[in-house]
Amino acid sequence: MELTRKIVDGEYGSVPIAVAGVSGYAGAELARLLLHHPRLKFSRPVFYGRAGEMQSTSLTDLHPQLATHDGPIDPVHPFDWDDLVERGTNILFLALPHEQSRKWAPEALARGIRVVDLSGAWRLQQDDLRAVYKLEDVDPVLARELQAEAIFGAPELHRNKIATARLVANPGCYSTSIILALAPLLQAGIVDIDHGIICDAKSGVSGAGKAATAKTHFMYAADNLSAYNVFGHRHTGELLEQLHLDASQIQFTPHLLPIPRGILSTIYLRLKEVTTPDAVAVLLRDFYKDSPLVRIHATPALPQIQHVVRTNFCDLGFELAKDGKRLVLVSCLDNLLKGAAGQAVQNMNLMCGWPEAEGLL
Ligand SMILES: NC(=O)C1=CN([C@@H]2O[C@H](COP(=O)(O)OP(=O)(O)OC[C@H]3O[C@@H](n4cnc5c(N)ncnc54)[C@H](OP(=O)(O)O)[C@@H]3O)[C@@H](O)[C@H]2O)C=CC1
Ligand SMILES: CC(=O)N[C@@H](CCC(=O)OP(=O)(O)O)C(=O)O
Repeated sequence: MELTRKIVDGEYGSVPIAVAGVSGYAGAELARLLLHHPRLKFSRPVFYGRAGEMQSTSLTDLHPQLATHDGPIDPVHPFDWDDLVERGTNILFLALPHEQSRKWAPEALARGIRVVDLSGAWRLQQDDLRAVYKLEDVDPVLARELQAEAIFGAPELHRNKIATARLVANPGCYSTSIILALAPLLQAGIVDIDHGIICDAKSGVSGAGKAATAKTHFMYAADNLSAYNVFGHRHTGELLEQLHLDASQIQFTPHLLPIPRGILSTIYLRLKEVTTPDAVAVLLRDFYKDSPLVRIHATPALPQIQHVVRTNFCDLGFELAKDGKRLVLVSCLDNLLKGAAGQAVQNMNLMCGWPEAEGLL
């Protein structure tokens, strides 16, 4: 009886959810999270692969790690708008290359389907910052309107706007780790911005997606640590827009770590006034008191990649120098989860009016 009530009331959801790009790394994590999501118990998400390139296949053929002992084997359908519409799709996750998301998000919205886009296609409002993606719009006027409407999908900063958004631009993995560390301090106005902020970030190889490149080739990535895109990484734009900084005030340098997944960002800054570790801790804790997926370490304990891999958390920690002014923040997350699929599901929860961490803890 109780169960029937919950189904009828929609507590267990009859929200038709679809994923495009399920054959990729982020798509695999999305599938895993959605299949285990308590609110989607009775309305399984629908998974799509690339039309024309694939024969109908199954999720467990693509990702054997998702197999269960006796569970059903979900089909993976060739992508088809008519099929999405017929199924009454409400929310579509796009786990695709940026160019493809830029094309498909308008198509989905035109069909009344809300979008959570995992790519960088819709994250940046400023044209000069977005130019790094070299995106070409089929309908530039419509794209401009949708761009203005798109909400940057950082739930800890924009949860109210995400709840009613039609187009959510899920943040980049590096940017998530850095924005979550810096936003509380910058919003409190205690950072001496004139001294500059340095963000030294390191990512596991899955951050680059499944396509093999020279950079991710085993012979290059293994037993190695290398910096790249020192002044030109596309996540810099997200830092500038979300943290309200200009390029002279923040330096972000990404590095490739020879591990499969995880990001660690070490952030160096100066405070305007002498302060205490307790005051910094109170500020961080207060900022994230209603954010179940951000964990604050008690200083001087610092987050480590091992603590967050395969979780949906972003862990934050810091140490303050004896002078009370030089602060080093450390931020850690799993690039495929809090940096991509986990955050995307967190956004879906908000868009559906469900608790933000449902299915993610
Ligand atoms: N990896 C990460 O840590 C993060 C990734 N992201 C973003 O999420 C998105 C997905 O990333 P990720 O899973 O790593 O990438 P992958 O390269 O692992 O997967 C890409 C997916 O897109 C599909 N695809 C590629 N080209 C097309 C096309 N022209 N039409 C339709 N489908 C296509 C691929 O299908 P097929 O198998 O047929 O090639 C595959 O399913 C990207 O935009 C990425 O920038 C965001 C944050 C972190
Ligand atoms: C290790 C690695 O290569 N990481 C990727 C960032 C991944 C990410 O966040 O994806 P978006 O492309 O969606 O921003 C890079 O530096 O390009």
